[in-house]
Amino acid sequence: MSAPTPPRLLVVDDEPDLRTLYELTLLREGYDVESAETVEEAWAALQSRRFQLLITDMRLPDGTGLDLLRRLEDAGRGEKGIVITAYGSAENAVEALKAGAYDYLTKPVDLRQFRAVVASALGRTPAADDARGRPAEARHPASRRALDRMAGRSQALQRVRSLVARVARSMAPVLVHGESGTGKELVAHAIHELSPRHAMPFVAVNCGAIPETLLEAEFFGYRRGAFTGAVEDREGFFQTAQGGTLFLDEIGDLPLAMQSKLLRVIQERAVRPLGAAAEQAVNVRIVSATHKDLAAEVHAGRFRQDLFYRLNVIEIVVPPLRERLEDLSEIAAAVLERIAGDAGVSPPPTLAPEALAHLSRYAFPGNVRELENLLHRAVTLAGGSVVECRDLGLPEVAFADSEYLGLEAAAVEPLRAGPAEAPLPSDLAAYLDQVEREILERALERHRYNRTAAGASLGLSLRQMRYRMARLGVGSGDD
Ligand SMILES: Nc1ncnc2c1ncn2[C@@H]1O[C@H](COP(=O)(O)OP(=O)(O)OP(=O)(O)O)[C@@H](O)[C@H]1O
Repeated sequence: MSAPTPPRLLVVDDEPDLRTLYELTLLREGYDVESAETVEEAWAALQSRRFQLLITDMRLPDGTGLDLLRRLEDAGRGEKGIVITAYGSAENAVEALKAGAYDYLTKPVDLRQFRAVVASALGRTPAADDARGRPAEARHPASRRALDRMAGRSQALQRVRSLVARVARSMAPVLVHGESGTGKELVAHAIHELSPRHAMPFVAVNCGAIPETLLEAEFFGYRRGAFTGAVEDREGFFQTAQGGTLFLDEIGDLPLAMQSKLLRVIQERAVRPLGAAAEQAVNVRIVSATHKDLAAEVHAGRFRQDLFYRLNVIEIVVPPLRERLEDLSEIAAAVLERIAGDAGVSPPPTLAPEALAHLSRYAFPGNVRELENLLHRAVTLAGGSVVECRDLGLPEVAFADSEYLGLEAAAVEPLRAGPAEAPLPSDLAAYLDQVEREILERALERHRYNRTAAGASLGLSLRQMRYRMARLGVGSGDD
């Protein structure tokens, strides 16, 4: 059997010493390497041959590394790009990612990191690993479960889908913005599944659900004896997500002190577990999400501007369900199919036309998650193959009386109106907190104050439930 052809790489740098260093490092990894000194020389090489990867310095005598990336993009070429930027130039790094670079490296280039980033771009694990040289794709066929799960054909959702596909292949950090329950985690998962990292772990973390004192240990891990109770070494989220994607949900809830530490890890690409003497290199793509207006949080001094800048290289906005009601029937059908599938029932129940019409008049403060819970309950109540209006259990008050959301009529009314004429709440955070408080209270009541069951009905773990109850001052029923 003949040996597989090694990946062909093009290195572009006008400094001979650096070029040689990169070339030697890559040759030792078993790659086929060519080099060029200028944009034009590199372009001539790219026109005569295909490469798997372009590694280019940002500043070149006749242009920039970004010029090369743009030319590749315009020509519809598949080569990935890694850009090497000057130390401390965060703008350049962000520019490179926006221009479609897979990743960037900062000078002076750390060769271990260099090898890891190149390996990751080529879908390989770094050379020290057992699985040397095996492309990730060969180990796990590409899976698109999250993308397939994303039902709906509204323009807004089409835009989300196409952005997901576009950003998936790079390392660029993505910030997903949207109200609670709109599908932010689904978007993050879809990015991971379509990325070259799909065979590696996807680790989702709810930043708001972790007590402040445990954040560092949870994120970076610890060594045995680092603190009382640390009886053995433990990996943090970063180590668990090694090679894959770390999804930081509710990033806006991270305290300022932790924001600084996170920023450092992103810049250095290394973490130091509590009690450890040395740092460990990490290769993790970060996708974060928030329902808050992070720019306003920055303005108010609650979120670090530099971290915001680093996380928000690409923003994906997932609109609330009430602003894309044309998705309602498709999402409801997909959810009903899922419920039936889980229960082993076939064919799946359908929604009576009046029930759908009824639902489309509802504001869905809890978005798709609320729709899911509502349908779960409705299917149980319906007992048959068609879900009728009465099974939905939406009290009339949900449409007629602001009491339902526990808000002033003026604040709720806009949500029932069409999106075009809807005035916006004057304090979004307070508004959402109030909605969440109401939902938690109703769920707790329904489940006789059993927090585990109430949490599960809302898709929350007990820990998340406890945290949210404490944050919003929701009683546990004893008081
Ligand atoms: N377009 C969609 N089609 C089908 N199901 C969806 C869609 N969008 C979201 N869902 C489902 O709705 C539920 C909530 O989605 P998800 O957890 O991704 O929301 P979220 O915005 O991350 O919520 P939170 O802010 O509360 O963490 C999930 O079960 C998800 O699968």
